Amino acid sequence: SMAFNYPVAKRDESVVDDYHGTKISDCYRWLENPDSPECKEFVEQQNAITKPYLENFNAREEIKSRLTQLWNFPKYLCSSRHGDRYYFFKNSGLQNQSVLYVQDDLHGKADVFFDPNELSEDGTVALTKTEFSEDGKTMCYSLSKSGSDWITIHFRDTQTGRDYPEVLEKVKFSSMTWSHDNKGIYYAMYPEQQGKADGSETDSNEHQKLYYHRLNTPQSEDVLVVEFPDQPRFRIGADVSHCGNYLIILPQKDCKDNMVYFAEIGSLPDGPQGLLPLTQIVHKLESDYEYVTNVGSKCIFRTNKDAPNYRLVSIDLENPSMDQWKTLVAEHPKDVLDWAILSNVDKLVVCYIHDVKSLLQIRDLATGNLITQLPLDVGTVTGVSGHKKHPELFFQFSSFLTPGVIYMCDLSKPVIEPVPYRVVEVKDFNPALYETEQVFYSSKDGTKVPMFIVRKKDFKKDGNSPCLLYGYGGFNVSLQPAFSVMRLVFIQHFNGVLAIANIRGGGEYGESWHNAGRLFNKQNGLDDFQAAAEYLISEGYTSSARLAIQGGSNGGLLVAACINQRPQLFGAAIAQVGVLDMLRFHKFTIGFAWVSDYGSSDDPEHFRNLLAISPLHNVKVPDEDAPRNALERPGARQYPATLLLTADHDDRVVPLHSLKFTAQLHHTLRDHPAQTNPLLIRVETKAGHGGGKPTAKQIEEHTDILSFIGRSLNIPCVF
Ligand SMILES: O=C(NCC(=O)N1CCC[C@H]1C(=O)O)OCc1ccccc1
Repeated sequence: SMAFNYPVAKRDESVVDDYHGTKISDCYRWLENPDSPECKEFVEQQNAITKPYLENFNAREEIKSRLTQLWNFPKYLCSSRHGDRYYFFKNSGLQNQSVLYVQDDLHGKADVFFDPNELSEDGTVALTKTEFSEDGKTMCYSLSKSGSDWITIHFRDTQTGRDYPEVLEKVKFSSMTWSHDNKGIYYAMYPEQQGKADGSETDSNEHQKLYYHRLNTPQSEDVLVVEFPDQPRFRIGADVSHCGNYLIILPQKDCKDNMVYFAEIGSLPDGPQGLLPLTQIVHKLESDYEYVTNVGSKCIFRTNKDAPNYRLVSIDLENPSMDQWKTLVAEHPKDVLDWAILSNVDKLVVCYIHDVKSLLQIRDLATGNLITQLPLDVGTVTGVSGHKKHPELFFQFSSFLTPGVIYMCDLSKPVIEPVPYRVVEVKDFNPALYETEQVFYSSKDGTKVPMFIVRKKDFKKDGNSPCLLYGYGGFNVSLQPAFSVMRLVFIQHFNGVLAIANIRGGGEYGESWHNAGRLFNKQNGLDDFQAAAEYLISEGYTSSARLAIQGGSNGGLLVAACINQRPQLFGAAIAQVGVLDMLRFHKFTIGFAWVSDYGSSDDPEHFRNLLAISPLHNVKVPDEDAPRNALERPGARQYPATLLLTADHDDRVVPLHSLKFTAQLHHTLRDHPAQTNPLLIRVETKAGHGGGKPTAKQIEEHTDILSFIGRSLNIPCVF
């Protein structure tokens, strides 16, 4: 394989931090300023090495055309009813952004209502959220540019299709919830944001406040309604209740636990004129609470308070003390209550996760009693849409081999049966040739961990198959079955095996699974992922030389930490938009919100835990004399072929993580004679953390990732 002449990045030895008495040098600190000429040059030099490596793969063009062909099927989201019309998103196949259509009836003609593709040539302007007024006459919507978390809020008249004049700025991580007089919305703003705010800056997002905006007025007249001046890190979620009488306020400080306040807004004839008087009903940050619906003053929340698998609880806003709370749907001993929505006046639609697969139930709002469980294949409910006043319920079902099928039920019928409403065919793809299985493998401490494995039916466990092992393991996120074109190309044309490991830190088994993989338990998730690799190798699905591991964001941390800990266990590693500097992540944009999973180096105990795991701080030449593990790659020890990916407008996980880690890898391994595997980084422009990425950029990125795997593992691709 080609030798790599990695650019020599300056090491500024003068930068040394003192963490509770421990000195830690950070000689790539200069890479934390994306606007510096030297940082820009570093990025250019890296891309100049990576681009040719990815482009000079013999099967690249076939991979790209096959991805494009397989991608080109119509994608729908669930329809929803607003006013007397129905709206739905549809992507005809290769459009950069999905288009919003409107129709008078569900089987009639649909017209384009909003086409975000008109907003930019390259599709980098995304429509990220829409919220309709109660009367359906106005749609509030948000736009994001180049994948940034920053959005602008706009208002469109649904009769004329024309926008109101105002544009709301400085908005991020915000609800958009209408008052029921259709006169305006509650939303959250960062009023004290200094300097540029386009997603390429790294400044911390603090002092978010809740405002009320009146339609057809300038943002400068918006009314400050809720603030927590002594909590600059609070993000303030808000929901106007289904009856319109209450504003439910859900402040959270990080990514776990929130409190609950409410304000009476139904009695404000002209809407809020200033700060709202708040009644606090949850006083401690110790559990999650999500507003589901309310009947008069009885408010229903989905919570893990005294219920790690979550339950539905009813709180009387007029008598909110905890000893008066009523359980409406009790916690299930094993299954996780994933979400619940009100539909058709008195029905609750409740979705559970049962061994990582979705279960869908209709329950009675008054009693919580089960009415029926809807028939579902093995897979995931990836979308739902119901209306509090109307009987139509839509839900979308997906799995590894099924693209989103949308079903419709009429909840007013005595017998509720889902009928297919949108069934999409993927051309040139025969799901019958593939098979999905779920295994439960043992981790290092004996914990049983679920894993999905997808492969061709005629697959042989001879250890020769390439394998793509994907993981996340954090933030209560559950990796349920999903339809992925890129993964199907890997399985079909690399003769590959896809494995999804549901490691600890996720939400697959509720709060206890999340707790078992975060803070001082973070290493459990890494152990689970390494055990997944060992399972796949020892069972003959693959070998370490043909095993590629992949993860994004927190999953990028997972991948980078695993190649530091077990460099010889994997053939290739793909770490996308990873959190890689665990001592400094909390200083940038929304990073401080992740302390609920990671802890902060400001605390001495957490500092020690983070230093032990932090990818940036644990790069070392593999120890040739360490005891051999029979499952590892033969030959002299080296890091696997590694590809890091980031983007210039990623303001969720700022690019500096990947830039610094790349420099550290090169510094440590450039002179290691056995290091012949490439250590590369791909820095994308006009792109962010991933949300809203146009189809063209997604296909380009997946082409690069598959080409990287194919080339670095020397896989014979078959087309
Ligand atoms: O930071 C997160 N979420 C966690 C996140 O994005 N993480 C956590 C670690 C890195 C990255 C990831 O894994 O995608 O979201 C910010 C937010 C948005 C809206 C309301 C509240 C909070």
